Amino acid sequence: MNDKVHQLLRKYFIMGSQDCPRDPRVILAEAAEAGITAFQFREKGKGSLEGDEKRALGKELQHICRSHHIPFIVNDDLHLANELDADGIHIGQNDKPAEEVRRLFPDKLIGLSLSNEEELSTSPLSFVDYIGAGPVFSTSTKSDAKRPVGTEWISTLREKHPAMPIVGIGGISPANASSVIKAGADGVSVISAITRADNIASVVDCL
Ligand SMILES: Cc1ncc(COP(=O)(O)OP(=O)(O)O)c(N)n1
Ligand SMILES: Cc1ncsc1CCOP(=O)(O)O
Ligand SMILES: [Mg+2]
Repeated sequence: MNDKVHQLLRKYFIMGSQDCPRDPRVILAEAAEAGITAFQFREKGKGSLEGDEKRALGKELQHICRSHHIPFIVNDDLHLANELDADGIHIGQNDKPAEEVRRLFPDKLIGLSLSNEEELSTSPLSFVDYIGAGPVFSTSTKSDAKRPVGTEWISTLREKHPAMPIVGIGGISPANASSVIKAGADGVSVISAITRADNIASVVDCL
């Protein structure tokens, strides 16, 4: 399981309709064709869909993931993850506690965000499958993002948890992805680098 998780974090695309200047289904299909290794449905923030519309889009995006054999992970929304039978769930420090999420979903992939030492010291890592570490660089995609922590945070986590699957997040693009990997991450997660790309295939290729 662990080996597989390390690999699927390599090019982890995150997106909701609010991030997309074009049809989100077309953007995901292009990214999937180009070689992303995992997808997170993060329908959240200004302009995002809710209720039936959110569920319907999630279902369509899950279908695209399935046809490309890419894991479909839901951000925050445990109810939707259950309803769609998603492959995984990503939670942060202000979401349901990891222990409870693991009890509810013993077999799903669970990711947890970690931004600093304090969060690391209070988080029960034995209940999660991977860490989302960041924001590594500054980002304007998440309005309540914490301060950028740099690639040093990735190195610190890797040193303290040599076997843990870790993915960097926040302000990552083809220009800086290799520094995140070099610091010890198994992969990079990106939103705007892909949703705003003129050429998605070349961006995914260079991550
Ligand atoms: C892979 C990954 N890492 C971190 C996050 C951020 O999660 P969170 O801190 O809960 O913030 P929101 O995304 O819910 O706004 C993530 N989504 N994915
Ligand atoms: C969801 C999230 N969590 C920390 S930063 C971030 C946003 C990342 O978006 P981008 O890749 O556009 O900087
Ligand atoms: Mg969250």
